[in-house]
Amino acid sequence: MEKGQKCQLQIDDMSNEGQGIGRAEGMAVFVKGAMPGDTVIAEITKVKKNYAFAVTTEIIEPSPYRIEMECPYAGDCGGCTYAGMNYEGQLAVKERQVREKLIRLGGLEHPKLNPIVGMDKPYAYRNKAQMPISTGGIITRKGGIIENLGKCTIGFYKAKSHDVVNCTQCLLQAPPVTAVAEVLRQFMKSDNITAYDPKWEKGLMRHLVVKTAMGTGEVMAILVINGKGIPNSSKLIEMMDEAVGNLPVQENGIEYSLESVVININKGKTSEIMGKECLTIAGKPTILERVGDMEFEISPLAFYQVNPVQMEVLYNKVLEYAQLKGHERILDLYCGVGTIGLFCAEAMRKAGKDADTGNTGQVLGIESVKGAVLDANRNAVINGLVNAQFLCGRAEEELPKVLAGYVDKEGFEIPPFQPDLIILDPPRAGCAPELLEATAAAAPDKVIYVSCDPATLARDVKILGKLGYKFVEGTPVDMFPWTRCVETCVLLSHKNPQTSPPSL
Ligand SMILES: C[S@@+](CC[C@H](N)C(=O)[O-])C[C@H]1O[C@@H](n2cnc3c(N)ncnc32)[C@H](O)[C@@H]1O
Repeated sequence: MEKGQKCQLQIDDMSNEGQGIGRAEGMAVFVKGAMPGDTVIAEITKVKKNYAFAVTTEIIEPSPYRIEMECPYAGDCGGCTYAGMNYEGQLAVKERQVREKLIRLGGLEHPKLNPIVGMDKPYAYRNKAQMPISTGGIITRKGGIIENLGKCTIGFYKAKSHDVVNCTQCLLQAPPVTAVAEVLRQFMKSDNITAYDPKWEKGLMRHLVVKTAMGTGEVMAILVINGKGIPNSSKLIEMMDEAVGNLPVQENGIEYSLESVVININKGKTSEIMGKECLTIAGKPTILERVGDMEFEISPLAFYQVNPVQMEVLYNKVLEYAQLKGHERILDLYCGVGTIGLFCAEAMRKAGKDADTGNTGQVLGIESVKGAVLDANRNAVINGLVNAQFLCGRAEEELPKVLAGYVDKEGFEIPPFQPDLIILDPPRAGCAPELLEATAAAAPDKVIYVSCDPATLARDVKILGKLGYKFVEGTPVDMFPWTRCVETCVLLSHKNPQTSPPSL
């Protein structure tokens, strides 16, 4: 096989980057512009030792999954990897990817995987948008005055690029996002506010982050800046407040209202979207979200699941796997604002009440973001759950101390915590090996692993397998329609509950 060669390919899979995958001359070929179900003519663009890259030059037989997404930015904006594929196709691809990773990387022969749980209406589901701001660069005039080169664009990056597509609508986001972005464009123009230019490391506005609590309508606008403040910010606050307040009432009867405006300081060269410092310049420092009977406060830097509908599906799966009776001791690792742990605490409270045995269970969460831990402890109080506590620290460092018992900063002796269940919900990178070893050493009856990356999930399932935990079953949940990401909830159980675990 060589560069420039044309070949006919049957596409039967999709890569993480959204390229179709076919096979020719015993090699996998990653084909831009193709999707599973297509038969295409592809031109080879690069040949590696075991695989090749190609572009589609002709579609001979189109996939039954092919559609035109009704978005003016489809194909340009890098947000929707699956913009050209119908929802049925997206679900099929994601389910197959999870299964394939569990087999290939997890070393499982026939993993029991339930069908992926999709959404009835896979639109307007996102409660958080992170939009880069650009003016195409800045120029410095005589006297050091800096000016924008072009007009203000706020939107999402093009695929594999830092060019910003100016999105005035988005099919995935909640309505407050585009409303707030539009007034920010107007304000930056009328008040000559500069956007950050990474080339010169100058200019003010970097990102607009909007969080929407869909269960209450509360909205938080976070203005990420390369500076200390925004000139004339009271005008901007008024404009944003009016724009959000004028939005149509949600289908569930709830009205949107801007409850929090935060400046996030993120100076100089950095790949992080947000810095560590936040200043509330209007309203409250948190917004309140409602999920069923429960309420959660969310601060600017805290993680919260981006799809509230599927979040409930996911957490109900955790509860189904946990089968709580009311007396369990649960560790909720990577706990964010405490949502999973508090769902479990509430389920234990109900189970204990129904069985007349009372609620003797306990939840202990560990999370590295301080703001999220403060939210989590407040959320326990807000929901009247006295048996849940949350600690700040890196899970891999705190877990061994929690299991062994320790003396805290105030000099109190904290006894060892012997868990019946450990819940793991790490970021995409998965769990540190030492955390998995400590998890197995604690020998809980069950481990429930919630993951947003099937590859690291499979890797960690394999490690836990060697440490004495067998894969029972898993369920993929589509948290992120139109994108390549998929969430999975997996149940593992102790192979031999009475013995201590083997070491790696
Ligand atoms: C995928 S989120 C899950 C949050 C929560 N379980 C939920 O459902 O909303 C992962 C969380 O882990 C936190 N985190 C990242 N690395 C960590 C570490 N080494 N130790 C503890 N927490 C960490 C992040 O701040 C984030 O809140």
